[in-house]
Amino acid sequence: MINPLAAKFFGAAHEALIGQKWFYFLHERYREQYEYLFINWKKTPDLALNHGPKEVLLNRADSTWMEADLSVSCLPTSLTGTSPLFVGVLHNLTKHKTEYSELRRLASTDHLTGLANRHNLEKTLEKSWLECLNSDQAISLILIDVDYFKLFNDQFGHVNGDKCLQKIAKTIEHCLPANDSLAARYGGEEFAVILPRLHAVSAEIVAKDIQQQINTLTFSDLGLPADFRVSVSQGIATEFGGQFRTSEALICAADTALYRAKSDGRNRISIGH
Ligand SMILES: Nc1nc2c(ncn2[C@@H]2O[C@H](COP(=O)(O)OP(=O)(O)OP(=O)(O)O)[C@@H](O)[C@H]2O)c(=O)[nH]1
Repeated sequence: MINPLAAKFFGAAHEALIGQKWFYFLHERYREQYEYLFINWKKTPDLALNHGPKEVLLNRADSTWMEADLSVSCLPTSLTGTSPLFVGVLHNLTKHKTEYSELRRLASTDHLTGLANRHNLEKTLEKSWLECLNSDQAISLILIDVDYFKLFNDQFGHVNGDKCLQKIAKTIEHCLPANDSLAARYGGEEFAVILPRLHAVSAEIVAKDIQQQINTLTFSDLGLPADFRVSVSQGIATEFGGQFRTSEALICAADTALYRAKSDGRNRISIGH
């Protein structure tokens, strides 16, 4: 038996489903598990079968997939007599999954720039840190701070300031050298770039590219003078061979280097040791 709503889940007419084995509509990743569930139950039919709810993927008749929660249980023999009857309950998870992944995206993204937020940065750095250390590879971190940004806000307003940060964020993102590099907004007008597998020399090349791209950004689209330019100061720190004990220590070293780049005159790159 199948009710009309469940038939809709399978994407087929009620009549077309009667007589078919329901678990053939499961993604192969789950199918065996349910076949075994019944094989095992047949060996010990006196034990009540109560399974789930568990997440499954339904292969619908129109070849689309549906994510669902599935519970399977055996009706009491007092109701069914000698021929066993099972009830499978499906709960469509599509909407929840979409909302959940959107919430996950929002929780890890900086709203203004679309880059990773600080929480995401710290989580990713910890993961990349462990991966690089375990495979005897270097890992570099660049901290980037916009120069004289208070002045920018004072001169051109906070709204333009926001748009400037968006432009800078996009520029930094374009300079990322690999898929596992990450650009993040570290704080107000401060950004960070994680560069797994990169030594200081390569990280400096990335930083120089960022510097050059930002130095050539124009802001006439925001109504600012055609020759107006911005710059950033950058601090680089690299872990290779046990120099730093933790990823926090790497951040501190990049921050110290950034501070030096600022005090040396700004629009500079400084490498921490
Ligand atoms: N528009 C805008 N401004 C921000 C945002 N976050 C931080 N700021 C501004 O960034 C400015 C940072 O100023 P400071 O820390 O004094 O640094 P600075 O003026 O850039 O000077 P240096 O870093 O020393 O070159 C402050 O005016 C903050 O208000 C933001 O999201 N939007």
